[in-house]
Amino acid sequence: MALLGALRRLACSSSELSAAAAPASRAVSTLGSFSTAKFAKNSFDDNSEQPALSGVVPIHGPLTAAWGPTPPPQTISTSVGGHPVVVHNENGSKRVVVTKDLPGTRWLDILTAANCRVEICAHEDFILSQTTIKTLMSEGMRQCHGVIGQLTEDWSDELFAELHNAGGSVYSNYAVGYNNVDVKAATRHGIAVGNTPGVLTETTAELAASLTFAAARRIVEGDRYMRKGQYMGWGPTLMVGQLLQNKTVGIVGAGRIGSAYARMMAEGHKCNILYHDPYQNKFLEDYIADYSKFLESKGETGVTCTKVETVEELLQEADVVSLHCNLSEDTYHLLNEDRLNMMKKDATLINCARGPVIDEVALTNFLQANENFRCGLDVYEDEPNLTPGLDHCENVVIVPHIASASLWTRSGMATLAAANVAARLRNKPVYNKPDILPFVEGPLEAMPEASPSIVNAEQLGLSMMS
Ligand SMILES: O=C(O)C(=O)CO
Repeated sequence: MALLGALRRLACSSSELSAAAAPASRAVSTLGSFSTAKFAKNSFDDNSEQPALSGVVPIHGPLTAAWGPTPPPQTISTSVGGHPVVVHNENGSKRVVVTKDLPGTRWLDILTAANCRVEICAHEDFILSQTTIKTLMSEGMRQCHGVIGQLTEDWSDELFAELHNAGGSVYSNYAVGYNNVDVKAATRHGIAVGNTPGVLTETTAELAASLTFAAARRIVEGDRYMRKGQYMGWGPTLMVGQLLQNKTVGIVGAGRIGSAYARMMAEGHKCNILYHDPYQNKFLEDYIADYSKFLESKGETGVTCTKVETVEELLQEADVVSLHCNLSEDTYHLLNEDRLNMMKKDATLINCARGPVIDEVALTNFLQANENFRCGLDVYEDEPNLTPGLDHCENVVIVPHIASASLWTRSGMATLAAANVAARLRNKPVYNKPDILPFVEGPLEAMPEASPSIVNAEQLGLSMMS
């Protein structure tokens, strides 16, 4: 998407901004003060204010048929304004538009049990335009009570006005991040905005760890080399990379995903952890301190977990830097030319957060100038486009925004998005616990009668589950 669009969405995702459209210069000018500036209040994947690694306490609702029995599936194919649509539960009384088909079936059961008619767009276009989404919602004066949309869509004032006019009251992003959503505009139109925290944690941290090793140990480069038939036999200097055992790993944003990644690197590879976050993560610090005692009890060297006050300090000391922060006004181009130059020239940089946290042009230049610097990217500044030259750098591993792409996680995200919409349409409260497993596991009847995560619940005065 165009940079301006990305900036506008970025501005809209920031609670610090008063105007919806922040000029680029303004976003850039805040960078100098990043080390003292606040991150968006919540960690990247965590819209609750709970400690990132607080104990998991399963909370199960009463075993009632509160969501109603699941009727037999009825599916028809039709079209709305020329766009192909698959309809489930044709006679449902609330119309819910889903802009892309989602994995699993539990999410459909949830919406069907809440008496929703579910219309799934089967369009071949990967990213739907504003016009298509508007058509899907309200073509032919149709009513639309709720929508499940994608992070690739620009959920602006225009779309929320349309949803409101069509009688809608809820939108759920099929994502934990919601920098594509103008939450202030949604709130103005009385629309609740849901997201899907809690099911992406390990899956995303695993991909970050995979990218770390793939980049540092030159796995993808080696694969390309083999396929091109260049391998002439073992050699002492062939594809030499970095050993990560006992190295220092710097984490920017120690929310759920950042902490899970930190634990993988500390427990699995005995790395020392530095983290930069506006909040102290006592749970992570204590966890790693206990693990360190365990290592020492076995005669091994312990590991440390230290919070650093400035991102510059982290960049200078870390052998691996992994980004897990929100995209906000304060983190836009957090890694710019100056800060990249502070990093060790043989360090590894990983981004599974949001593309615009890195200045991609500066990164491409830096990769070209420093062949021992390695990088693993899941996200890009202007998806699906890449900065020219990036794909020619041998020292970067690039994957197509798949950090959350495990079947369990993607089905769980669908479940949470559907539960957000279904509960809101039934006027149920908002869930207020960090453990969302009761939504994604166990019988449907035992699911809490609540929306798992509504980011503007407070602004809309929605009641919380007691
Ligand atoms: O949920 C999100 O925010 C994603 O980026 C999906 O991978």
